[in-house]
Amino acid sequence: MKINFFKYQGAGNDFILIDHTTSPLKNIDNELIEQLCHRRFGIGADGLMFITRHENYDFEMHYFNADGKLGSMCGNGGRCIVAFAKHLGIIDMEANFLAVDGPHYARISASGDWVDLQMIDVDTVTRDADAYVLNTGSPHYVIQQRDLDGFDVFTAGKSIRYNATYNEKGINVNFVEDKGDHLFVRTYERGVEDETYACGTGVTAVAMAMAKHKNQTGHITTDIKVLGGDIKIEFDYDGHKFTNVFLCGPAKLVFEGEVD
Ligand SMILES: N[C@H](CCC[C@H](N)C(=O)O)C(=O)O
Repeated sequence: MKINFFKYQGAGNDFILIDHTTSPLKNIDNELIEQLCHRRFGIGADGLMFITRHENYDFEMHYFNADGKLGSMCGNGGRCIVAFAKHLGIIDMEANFLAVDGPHYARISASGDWVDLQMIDVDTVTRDADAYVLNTGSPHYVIQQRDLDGFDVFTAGKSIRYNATYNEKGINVNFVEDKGDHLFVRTYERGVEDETYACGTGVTAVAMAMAKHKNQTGHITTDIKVLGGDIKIEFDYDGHKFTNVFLCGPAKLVFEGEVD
């Protein structure tokens, strides 16, 4: 069985994309997805997505984590699938698509490799000691960390993700260092069970948590640096609810291929 795939990356968060209407992969095989995402035995990726057609939207996004299991919302994946939909000719410069957390609007830059993706509104942010916990389509834990460059994100992130509070459902763990004109963020991702180069729902959660932490309100733009590049987050915050949330960043086709 030959599977035609496209490899995309958004700030180093990398994905295998498959057009499910033309793919022979009709029944979802979670073990096969895990194998395709494996960096030594497969193509290698943080996740895999299927694009399918939808009656009421431009398309539907189906996201699986590298462990082969269905994931919650993936922000960088969402930006990459918009670029993929344009590549397939399904959309032009804008998209309205359906994902696991509901409908999303997105727009593509004139250059074609920068996507602004609207994310869900958020009105619930809780505390876990010094950390902020919120759901931006996926569940996130946000904690400030000094000297983040040399910090052991894998060990610290993993111990939080598997502690008594989060063990069962899992959580994505984001460490943030305020650098003044930008935030530096590193993330341990559930479902990948490793640090990734970027996490879109994660940096969205970080920007919100930091706005709340600093008591900022109004229209807020946050520049964020992650291991794989630069991302910008925009939203309105009235002190209770985050609305008009946009995750803006690169989404690039790396290569196209076929696997047996
Ligand atoms: N990398 C993704 C997050 C994937 C979510 C996944 N790790 C889960 O919690 O199911 C992003 O850019 O938002």
